[in-house]
Amino acid sequence: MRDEDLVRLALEAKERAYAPYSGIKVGAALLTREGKVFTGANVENASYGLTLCAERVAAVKAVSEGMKEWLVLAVAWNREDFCRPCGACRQVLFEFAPALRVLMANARGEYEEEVLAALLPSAFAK
Ligand SMILES: O=c1ccn([C@H]2C[C@H](O)[C@@H](CO)O2)c(=O)[nH]1
Ligand SMILES: [Zn+2]
Repeated sequence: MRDEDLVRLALEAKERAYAPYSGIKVGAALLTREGKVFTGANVENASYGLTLCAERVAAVKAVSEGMKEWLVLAVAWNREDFCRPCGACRQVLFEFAPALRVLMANARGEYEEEVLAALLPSAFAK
């Protein structure tokens, strides 16, 4: 799958966000070594702290389907600047894929790329 296609899937996934509180719709698309893509969207809650990030939704979908080797993650949102995973998502992603390529996109599908290990320097790791 081309990087641009993965970004497109993240942009589509953000439309399935449940974000009535912040209005920030985030989508993620995670490409596994098997060539399968798991998407995710943020799911908010009236108890704000229970909100689930799009990236972690995609990550736990993949793990729970038995796919823990990941190549590329695209993350996108409904804003003009590039969407960058929060610290909690970086840590959860790092558990399985420190070398993950992360494509961080804006609402227009433009993106910048960084390797996860560079986004989480000196990570806590087992
Ligand atoms: O890495 C992140 C950070 C935030 N959000 C979502 C959660 C919340 O619904 C909204 C505002 O924080 O953005 C994500 O989906 N991923
Ligand atoms: Zn997050």
